[in-house]
Amino acid sequence: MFSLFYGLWKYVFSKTEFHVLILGIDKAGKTTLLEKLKSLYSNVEGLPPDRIVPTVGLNIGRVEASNTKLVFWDLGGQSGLRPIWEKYFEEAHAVIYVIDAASPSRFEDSKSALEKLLRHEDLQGAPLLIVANKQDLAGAVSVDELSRYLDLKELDERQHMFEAVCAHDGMGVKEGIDWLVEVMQRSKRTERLRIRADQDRNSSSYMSAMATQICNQISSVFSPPSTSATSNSRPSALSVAVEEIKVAVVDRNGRVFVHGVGREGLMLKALCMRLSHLGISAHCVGDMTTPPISSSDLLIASAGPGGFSTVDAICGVAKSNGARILLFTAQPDSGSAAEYATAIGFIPAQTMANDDVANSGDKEEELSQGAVSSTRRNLLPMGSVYEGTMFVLFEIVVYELGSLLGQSPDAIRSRHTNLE
Ligand SMILES: Nc1nc2c(ncn2[C@@H]2O[C@H](COP(=O)(O)OP(=O)(O)OP(=O)(O)O)[C@@H](O)[C@H]2O)c(=O)[nH]1
Ligand SMILES: [Mg+2]
Repeated sequence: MFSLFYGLWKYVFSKTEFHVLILGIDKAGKTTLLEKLKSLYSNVEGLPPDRIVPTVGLNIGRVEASNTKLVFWDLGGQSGLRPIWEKYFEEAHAVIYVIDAASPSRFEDSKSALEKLLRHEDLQGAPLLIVANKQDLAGAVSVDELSRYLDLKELDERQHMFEAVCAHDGMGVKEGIDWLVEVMQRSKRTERLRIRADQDRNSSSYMSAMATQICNQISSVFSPPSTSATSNSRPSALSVAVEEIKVAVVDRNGRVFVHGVGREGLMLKALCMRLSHLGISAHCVGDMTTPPISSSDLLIASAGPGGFSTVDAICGVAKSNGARILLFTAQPDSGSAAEYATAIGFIPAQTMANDDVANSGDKEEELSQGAVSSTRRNLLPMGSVYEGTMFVLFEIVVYELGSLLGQSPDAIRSRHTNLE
């Protein structure tokens, strides 16, 4: 029974990500502590103290401690930056409040900033770890002295602990984090946040925020930065595709063949179906009924990352039979498939070739309401942006071709299969 319960407990918490805010007035040592946490709990070496500068935005650290994923948000403590803190309260599971124990002249400022956050309703029930930092310095007060000095009534109703810490050498850090993880796992606030996250996921605004992000990513592929030399020197994928298909079917009375692998292949199959709706003789390479390709025909192939052995081979056969080859790719200059192409449809999107997982997290982030955090995981990983772009691009191609070929909506609809 115990092992069943323990298994369930582990399952629930191995999936939970706790957000811990590191707050405190300027120069308390918050960022130094964050960097020490990274060194202690992950294989990323944190910045050494002499390279840490006062924080203006947000620093993020992700670590795993006691089988639990912890995300630390470290914010700047200068008085002008403190109003930003409350933006993060709602999503925080707990707070680490850092005080420079060796600077009694700043205790008053520290105390009033702490009092303010303890009164904030968005932080209700959040466990609080108060760090008496800089214990290595001669003038540092003990946790008892600090606790006496602070004398906060609000602390009575809140799970809290004082910990003597030296962020430079890590003294006291693990003890504080062990306590924090344990209380976060049992806290009612964690349960409330979990229920709210489930509700958010089920809400239409959450889905709409996700959909907007996906659409924005795809839309940005169509407007790459003007500094991009490759995209500036090439005609758009839309104009190339419309021209190639038009010339093949109208001027040469030829057919269109499509070929791609994986999800790129599925997008091309969708295009093939839409071309059939336009009255074009279109075929998917590999189908039992695919006719032989000839010099009046067009092969549309895709190799997002630049080349695939099967795509290269099919392009080679089409070329040796005199057909034109329109290749969609994100790597027009270096890919192996481009050698066979007679026209390139350049799609400047991320593919498997440049899905840089290592660099996709831990950037500065803004968590506005309804927005989905960009640093958690890539919403469109690997080749998803490329494939999503193909789908959208092909709808535009079909729309343009429909006008060019004088196809009415009724005529297009009449070609839809009735065998389904
Ligand atoms: N001696 C000693 N100095 C420390 C310790 N922790 C931090 N410091 C120093 O305190 C100064 C401020 O540290 P930061 O980590 O930048 O402080 P912060 O709270 O992030 O400051 P803001 O970003 O401005 O809010 C730096 O010079 C640190 O090296 C410590 O444990 N011992
Ligand atoms: Mg800082």
